[in-house]
Amino acid sequence: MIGVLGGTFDPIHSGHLRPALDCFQALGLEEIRLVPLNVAVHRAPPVASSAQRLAMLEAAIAGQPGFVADPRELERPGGSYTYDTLISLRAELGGERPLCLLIGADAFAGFLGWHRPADILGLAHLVVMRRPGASEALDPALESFCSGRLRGRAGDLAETPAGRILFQSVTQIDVSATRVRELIRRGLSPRWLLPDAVISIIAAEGLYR
Ligand SMILES: Nc1ncnc2c1ncn2[C@@H]1O[C@H](COP(=O)(O)OP(=O)(O)OP(=O)(O)O)[C@@H](O)[C@H]1O
Ligand SMILES: O=C(O)c1ccc[n+]([C@@H]2O[C@H](COP(=O)([O-])O)[C@@H](O)[C@H]2O)c1
Repeated sequence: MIGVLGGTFDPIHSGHLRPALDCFQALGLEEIRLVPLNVAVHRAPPVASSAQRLAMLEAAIAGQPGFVADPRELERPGGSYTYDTLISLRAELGGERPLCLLIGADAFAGFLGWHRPADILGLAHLVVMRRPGASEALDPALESFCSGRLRGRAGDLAETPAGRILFQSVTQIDVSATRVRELIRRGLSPRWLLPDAVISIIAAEGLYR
């Protein structure tokens, strides 16, 4: 099984990395593709450039077996829709290998507002990572979308290429990229909320001041 974690990664931080590693290990993934978005379709544009966010991502995962920075959204013009990314991954990987789209609980709460959510489930499983501050209650529409698709064990995802939803417990790390940017803007250290190698790039590029 291959994992896919999309994000703005402005910057990548421990709240992305440790939960991704938890999923990697708990689900027995062969690899995790970390996919920085190019043009956000749902939020303000990132502060750091695509090249800077990719460089920070590559520095963060350097030396971690199975973690792969995947620049396909950065190479695709227009809005970075996850549906298009999964179509492109399927063209590369074929239709049979199970794909697991990792998504934080806060992002999952808005999932039915995404472009072609049901078709996304036709291309991948969804692995919802609990996140501090994100409610675990689902609204009725999301609850009904989940019914019939929910599974309790990682092994259930390996049986089929796509279409199932798993809530995965991960290390709860109360950090967001917004908080990291805010600390730096105020002249405070973000140390230990994200890798030192990423902090070095932020300092060298004068980001987020
Ligand atoms: N601390 C965290 N724990 C679990 N999941 C997280 C955490 N931080 C981010 N994620 C998830 O990682 C993905 C990418 O997140 P993103 O790059 O937007 O980071 P962010 O910290 O939420 O950014 P921002 O504060 O700029 O909105 C999303 O699915 C998000 O829910
Ligand atoms: O495809 C969509 O319609 C869509 C809508 C909202 C978010 N996403 C993706 O969800 C991922 C997490 O988004 P974010 O804002 O938490 O960085 C990122 O890869 C986005 O491109 C995708």
